[in-house]
Amino acid sequence: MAKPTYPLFEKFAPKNTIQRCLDTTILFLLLSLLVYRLLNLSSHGFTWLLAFLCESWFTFDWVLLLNAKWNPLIYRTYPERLVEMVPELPPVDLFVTTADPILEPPMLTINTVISLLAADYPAEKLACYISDDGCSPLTFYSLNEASKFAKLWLPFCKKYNIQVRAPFRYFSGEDISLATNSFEFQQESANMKNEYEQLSRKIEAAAHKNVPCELKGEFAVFSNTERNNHPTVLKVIWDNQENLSNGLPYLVYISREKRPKHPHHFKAGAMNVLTRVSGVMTNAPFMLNVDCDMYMNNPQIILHAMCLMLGSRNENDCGFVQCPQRFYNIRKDDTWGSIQQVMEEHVVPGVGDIQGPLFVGSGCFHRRRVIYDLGPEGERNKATKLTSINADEDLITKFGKSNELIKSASDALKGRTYYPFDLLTSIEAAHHVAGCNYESGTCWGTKVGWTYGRTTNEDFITSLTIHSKGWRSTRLSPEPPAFLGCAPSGGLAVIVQLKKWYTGMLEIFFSRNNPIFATVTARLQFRQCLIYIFFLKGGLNSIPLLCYSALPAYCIIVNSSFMPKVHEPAIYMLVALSAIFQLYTLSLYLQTGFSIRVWGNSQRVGILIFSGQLHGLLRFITNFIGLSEQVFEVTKKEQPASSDGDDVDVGRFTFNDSPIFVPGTTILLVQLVALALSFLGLQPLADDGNRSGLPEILCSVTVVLFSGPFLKGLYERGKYGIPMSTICKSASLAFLFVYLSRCISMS
Ligand SMILES: O=c1ccn([C@@H]2O[C@H](COP(=O)(O)OP(=O)(O)O[C@H]3O[C@H](CO)[C@@H](O)[C@H](O)[C@H]3O)[C@@H](O)[C@H]2O)c(=O)[nH]1
Ligand SMILES: [Mn+2]
Repeated sequence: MAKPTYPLFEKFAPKNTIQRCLDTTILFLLLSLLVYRLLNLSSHGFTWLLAFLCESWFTFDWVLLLNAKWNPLIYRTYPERLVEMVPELPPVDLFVTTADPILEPPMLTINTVISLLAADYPAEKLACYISDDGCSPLTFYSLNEASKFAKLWLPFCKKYNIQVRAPFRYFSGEDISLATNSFEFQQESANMKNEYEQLSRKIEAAAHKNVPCELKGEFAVFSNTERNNHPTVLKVIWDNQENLSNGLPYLVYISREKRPKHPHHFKAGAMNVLTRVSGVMTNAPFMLNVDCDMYMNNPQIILHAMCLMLGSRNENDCGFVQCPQRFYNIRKDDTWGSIQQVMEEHVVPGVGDIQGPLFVGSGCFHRRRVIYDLGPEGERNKATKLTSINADEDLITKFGKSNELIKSASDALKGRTYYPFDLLTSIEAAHHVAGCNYESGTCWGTKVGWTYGRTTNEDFITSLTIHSKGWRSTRLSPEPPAFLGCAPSGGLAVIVQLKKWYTGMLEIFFSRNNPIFATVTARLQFRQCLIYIFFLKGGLNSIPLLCYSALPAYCIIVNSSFMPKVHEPAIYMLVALSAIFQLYTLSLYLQTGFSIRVWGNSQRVGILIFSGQLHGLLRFITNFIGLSEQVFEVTKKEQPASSDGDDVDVGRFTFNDSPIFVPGTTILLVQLVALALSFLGLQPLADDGNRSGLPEILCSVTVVLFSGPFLKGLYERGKYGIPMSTICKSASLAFLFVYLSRCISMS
């Protein structure tokens, strides 16, 4: 490969003096508060001590956050130079995972697949593999139909340089390209729209039937499969045999073998099968993986990523390239998607100067060699050694007993980029490596491939495994955004997603994959370790949050205090702290391009995040003592609409009788009871120095405001209201709290 003479990318360290000043001011105020509490500990009761402990945790959290965002680093890539300087672009294998045709509508999956196929990259260098853990004939049928549509769509996109290549977004009027308004274009565009509508109708119709189509011919294999009990189904939908660079890339459907009682390791297992199957079929040195709802929004993104991969003077600096997860369904009221985006834009660039962003499961370019357990630099000779005498045995224990895979893996480790394959033998080999017994006795899931944890969050563990070997990673965030996904909307979906993340992260935190071990025994840098801890401990945040939100209510109920009095100067410290913090988050929202209203709404998510953390923690505990079954709860995705629908539901919080809503409702009821008691003057007598006052009431009101969605849920009816059964459970808990509080204060 020709060595570029001028850089394919450049790094910038944006100035962030103001941000640093604000960050340190907040830290200073937090520390002063702690000192103040310590000095006055003896003259106050246990509420003061509890407040001190909670605030210490929040301060610790703030320090971890500061560490993560202190030195932001931004990369600018130059794809035009790449095309000029690297005549022979490297092949890239594209992976899409889907698991459930109901929760993940096939229309969404095929839009993602079509957008990948239409990337601005030589088609003969791309191969797209779809893993279907649902083993659904509907998904296969949809992909087949989609490939027919793609044959019309790709030339159209390239001819008019269409920028938005996921058809559902293009036809909803999201395209901002400069396509001419010529008659010819108008006509072709209308034609395309017609074709796309036919495609949607076909798939809709198929989805409404019990079986989408007659299970004959290509579909015969599906005739006696069950979701969790079936042999491997592997279909080459399109094989680009003519090797046309403007044709349709290679397209493969794969549903790996599944047997009951045979652990399949959820998404991580699917990714490993994709890695092996692509290994014996195309063996590209780079792999891109996206979730089925993350369509490619920037058609040049592969070129951008290759700028970083090929342009780094030292390969170690770029083990993988992670693009931020952005969402297309952030509407003006969206809260969860916007929070994620603000966090991403203001925290993640800061890790660039340490070991780089974490792998977050989707929108990530990996080097195959890294996934195949290669350590950076010095260890490269290990790869050359692998070809010597004992190598074969080494490789068999590592990669399993497939000659084809071993050959392709040793090629990949040596950095050979071209892998001539013969379709028939490779299909046979692919079946072999997709079998559910293939991995036993190998290093898949431990040293090689996506790392297996207890349940989910394969992304975090894999990320940790790679950083622990000493690799660095790079964040790639060009305009327009690289990939756009579907943020769960409505309260339930958000809590369920967060619960899944926090459970998984705690499982990593309390396992041998812990980042602290990796810092001591491997090559994870100390500051990078702190970044992992910041995320992994998330579920534990729920304990201080729970205590801190119970404190004002408790104090009002028993007429005691946990805040300084209104006339004490210390109160200014608290006022300043909350004011600066709120203004600061507001400024972050405005900088990210959101309105004040979105910021205001984002406050409502606090209670959801808290619920997610708490349930994550509970789930972790029940998993740990073996009370609950390990599952991967697939996030429900919205059916893509080709026009921005008039769906009034979106973004509104809906409730059901799931126990998931009990903690939030209880916290709210406890505050309401406390406020009512104080309003009615029903507090017990207390000595003057320590009775509750305005600060406690304000804190309690704040908790009520942060629980906005639940407060609304108390009044609303139907699916927007909290069901009676949940209210009853929460009310019982709330009264228990009041009763116990009084008992404690009496004794
Ligand atoms: O058994 C399974 C379960 C899930 N998936 C796929 O995994 C992806 C992610 O699932 P989703 O429910 O959308 O998870 P999210 O919470 O939205 O995703 C984030 O968080 C997960 C970890 O909890 C990571 O696995 C994901 O990559 C990351 O995007 C989807 O494409 C699924 O089809 C499978 O292939 N097999
Ligand atoms: Mn997802």
